This record gives sequence, C-alpha cells and structure tokens, in this order.
Amino acid sequence: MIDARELRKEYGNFVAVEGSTFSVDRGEVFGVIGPNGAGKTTTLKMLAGLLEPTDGEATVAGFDASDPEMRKQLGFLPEESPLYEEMTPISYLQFFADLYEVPGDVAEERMLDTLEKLDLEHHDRKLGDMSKGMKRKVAIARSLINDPDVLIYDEPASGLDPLTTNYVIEFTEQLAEEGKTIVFSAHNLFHVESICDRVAIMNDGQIVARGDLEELQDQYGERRYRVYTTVEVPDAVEESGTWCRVVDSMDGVDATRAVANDRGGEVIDIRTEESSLEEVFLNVAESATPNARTVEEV
Ligand SMILES: Nc1ncnc2c1ncn2[C@@H]1O[C@H](COP(=O)(O)OP(=O)(O)OP(=O)(O)O)[C@@H](O)[C@H]1O
Repeated sequence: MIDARELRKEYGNFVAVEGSTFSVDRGEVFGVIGPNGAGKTTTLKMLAGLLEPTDGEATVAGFDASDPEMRKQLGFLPEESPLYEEMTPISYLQFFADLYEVPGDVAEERMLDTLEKLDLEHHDRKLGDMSKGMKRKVAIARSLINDPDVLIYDEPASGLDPLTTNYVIEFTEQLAEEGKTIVFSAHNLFHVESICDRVAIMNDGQIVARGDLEELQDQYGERRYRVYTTVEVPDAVEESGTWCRVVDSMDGVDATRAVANDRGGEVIDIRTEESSLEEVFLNVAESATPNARTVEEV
C-alpha cells in the first residue's frame, strides 16, 4: 500500500532524511518513532506528497506521492493543524467535503457519524473558541472526510490531556480495525507499542531499526526471568510471601535454583519478561552510529 524507496531530503547543506526505505501493507499500522529532529515529520510529509524528496521515491495506494490522484486516497493529519478559526466544525468539514467532491448526502452522514464517534459536541461552536483537544478531533474528522484508504498521522495525540489522548489513540485503533492503512509518528512509545503492527526507529535522519515488536526485542531487547522462590536468595525482593529474583539468563535461573535448594527451599515459578518498546528504543538510540547529516562535497 505504501512504498518508500531511498527517500532523501536535503535542506541546503543539511540532510534531514537519508536512505529511508520501508513498505507498509494494506491494513497495517506502521509507527515511526525517533528523537526530536530525527526526520519523522519530513518522512511523513514526503509520503503525503507535501514535500518533494531530493532523491528517492514514494508510492501510496499505487500512485506516486506527488500525483494529485494519490491525495484522494489519503487522509493526512499534520503535527499542528491550523484550522479556520471563524468556521464551525460542520462548515469546516463541509468545505473539505466540497473540495474532495464528496456528494452532499454522503458528506453529511460521514461528518455527523465521525463527529459522534469522536464524541465531539458543540458542532455550532466556532473553531477558534474550541479547546486544543476538540480542535484535534475536528482535524482528525477532516482527515476522514474523503473516506481514504490510507491515513498518515503526525503525532495525533501531541499536546492533549491523558483522557483525550486515550480517546484519540483508541479511535485510531478502531480505524485500523476498519481496515485503514495507517502510518503514524508518536513520542509516546506505549501507544505505538499498543497499536502498531510494525515500527521504524529513526535517528539522525536515518531508519536505524525496523520490524515488529518481537523482531526488535530479539535484536535489541533483553529477556529477563523473574524467578520466584520459597526462601530468601541474594538480590531477591519479597513479594506476597515469596521471594523474587530477576536474572537475565537461564544460567541465572539455574544458579538461583541451586541457592534456593541449598537453603532448603525451591523455585515455584519462573516468568519471562521482554523489553518494552521504550527499552528497545533506548538501546537502538545508544548503539546508533552518529550521522553527520551534511551534504558530502563531490
Ligand atoms: N524547512 C526546513 N528547513 C531546514 N531544516 C529543516 C526544515 N524542516 C525540518 N528541518 C530540520 O530537519 C530535521 C528533521 O526535522 P523533522 O521535523 O522531520 O524531525 P522530527 O523527527 O519530526 O522531529 P520532532 O519529533 O521534533 O517533530 C530537523 O533537524 C529540522 O530542524
């Protein structure tokens, strides 16, 4: 559904994105994560046809990203979406429905349905008088007015309170369940972990790791074992009447068992713990080779 090949973006002498290659299948949710300035927004804007790559190419829903036909298949949510302050949600969405030539009755049903799903009241309030969360919901509704197959969302929940954030993330999850192909960037890795099928980790303009969570955990994570014993063993903490020691290898498990047995006790449970996406991300960021990000003189 989305193919990015060797995308590169230079701003003067500065390389914002370099060699960005990935693909997203139909119905997949693909997360792009990375520290500030890593190149996430630049990548998403190139996919959405809003920035022309210096090199490389992107296709979305079978169209080149620069093809105006592609826009009809796309809903793009920018990181910050200035809205026309004097408009109401309805007049604003109607404006975009007209732009996309959505027939009147279809547009009306779609607008009301989406606003209801997003739990947005005050349809007649001016956008300029709405809270940040309400405005974000209107921007999300706008991204859906043409019923696109592909959604590109840049930080959909940025700057929202925890309740609205949850709402937006759950709504995004519902869109995925409806079969939309979604690419989104976020700093909250818990959200990414909870709804993404696959993730690309960017650093200094480059994709430095990519895969589903399991693949990333295998490559960059650490497996830990929580070993529960009936007697106290070194480095263990008491947890509801048993002792728990966290070790990072099967040798550690065996050693714990031996100590517990020596002390007249036994191991009663072993639980495996995988790294969170946050730990994976930190490990990737630490091990990534710094990239100079300047255009090489030829
Ligand atoms: N128009 C521009 N001119 C010059 N440099 C730019 C321009 N737009 C972005 N950059 C630079 O390109 C780099 C990547 O920016 P980008 O916005 O893609 O990062 P990001 O990963 O989305 O960051 P954040 O998480 O802070 O939103 C940054 O160093 C940024 O300063």
